[in-house]
Amino acid sequence: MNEPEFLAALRTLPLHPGARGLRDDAAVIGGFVLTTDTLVEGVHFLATDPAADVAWKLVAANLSDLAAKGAAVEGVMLNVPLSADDWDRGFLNGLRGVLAAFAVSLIGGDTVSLPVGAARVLSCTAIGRDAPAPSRTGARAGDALWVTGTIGDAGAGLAIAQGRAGPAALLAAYRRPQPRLAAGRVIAPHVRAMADVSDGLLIDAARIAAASGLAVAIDLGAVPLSAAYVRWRGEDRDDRLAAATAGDDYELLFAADPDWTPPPLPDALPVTRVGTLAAGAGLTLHHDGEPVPLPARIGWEHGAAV
Ligand SMILES: Nc1ncnc2c1ncn2[C@@H]1O[C@H](COP(=O)(O)OP(=O)(O)O)[C@@H](O)[C@H]1O
Ligand SMILES: Cc1ncc(C[n+]2csc(CCOP(=O)(O)OP(=O)(O)O)c2C)c(N)n1
Ligand SMILES: [Mg+2]
Ligand SMILES: [Mg+2]
Ligand SMILES: [Mg+2]
Repeated sequence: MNEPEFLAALRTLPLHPGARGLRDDAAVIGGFVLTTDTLVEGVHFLATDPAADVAWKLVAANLSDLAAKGAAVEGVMLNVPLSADDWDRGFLNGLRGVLAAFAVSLIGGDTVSLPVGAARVLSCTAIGRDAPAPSRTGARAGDALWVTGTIGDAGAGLAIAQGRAGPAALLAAYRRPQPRLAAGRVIAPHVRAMADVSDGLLIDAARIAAASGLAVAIDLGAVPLSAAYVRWRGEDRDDRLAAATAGDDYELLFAADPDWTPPPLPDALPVTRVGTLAAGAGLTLHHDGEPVPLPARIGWEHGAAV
């Protein structure tokens, strides 16, 4: 079974009114914003990634969904297996770092053991509050689609973590993503729809469009690439498609009125217009004024192991 099939089946179960139809980054219940994400060794991180970086990524990936709703962070809950003393200690160090970096406190969690040789699976539940909580459903035809930061760095970082040569900055984008909490607080009150980019710019844009009952057109030439990415890989069409489908970016993707221009963001975070929403359905791509066929894979979707 693949992830969309499973989610479609889940939607036939009794859903809480705050669950937003299981079509959003988070649920909103009683003024709280609730989200959970899991990291699986071999799927979301490498066995060779430092334990401290896994802790960072676990919390950061969850904070990113709160950022996408413009939430202030109330705290996090963690579900963690103990495996080896060194790893557990490294994990604790990384946890201390990420909690300090984003001024987050721990609410609780659970600790279990891991069978010898089993892959690690770690979960986090992040709780936010005081959120405008734009959903993925609110975009209107004619809205502009914007994205923060740069896209594709983490995908490059994964290749570097797997053994390719490349700069530390790209590796850090993969291992230590920066959830856009401060930018999310600034942007959320002004937008009609917002999500974070975890599975890839193209697939996450297609999801905002589908949730809003619209089509989306993306200009590959506008996809913001970092100087490090361009030096490492290039900025041709293939390089842009790779960046826009890699995922793990943890940037904010949002639809806003075409007449709106973004305010300056905290830390001078760049924000770039990458596309337009329109009546209809589906994703289309263009580059240098030409239509570009959709690649076979537009982003990450989980499925049963083969
Ligand atoms: N196993 C599950 N049980 C219940 N809800 C789920 C499950 N998996 C995903 N969801 C829900 O589906 C929606 C989309 O999830 P997901 O694509 O993982 O969001 P995100 O990419 O923002 O983390 C969310 O509302 C999430 O809570
Ligand atoms: C070892 C490894 N291989 C591949 C990837 C790429 N990858 C795995 S899952 C994923 C998407 C994000 O994970 P998901 O569980 O879908 O998070 P969510 O969208 O629910 O926040 C990506 C880009 C990775 N991070 N690590
Ligand atoms: Mg999300
Ligand atoms: Mg998720
Ligand atoms: Mg997520």
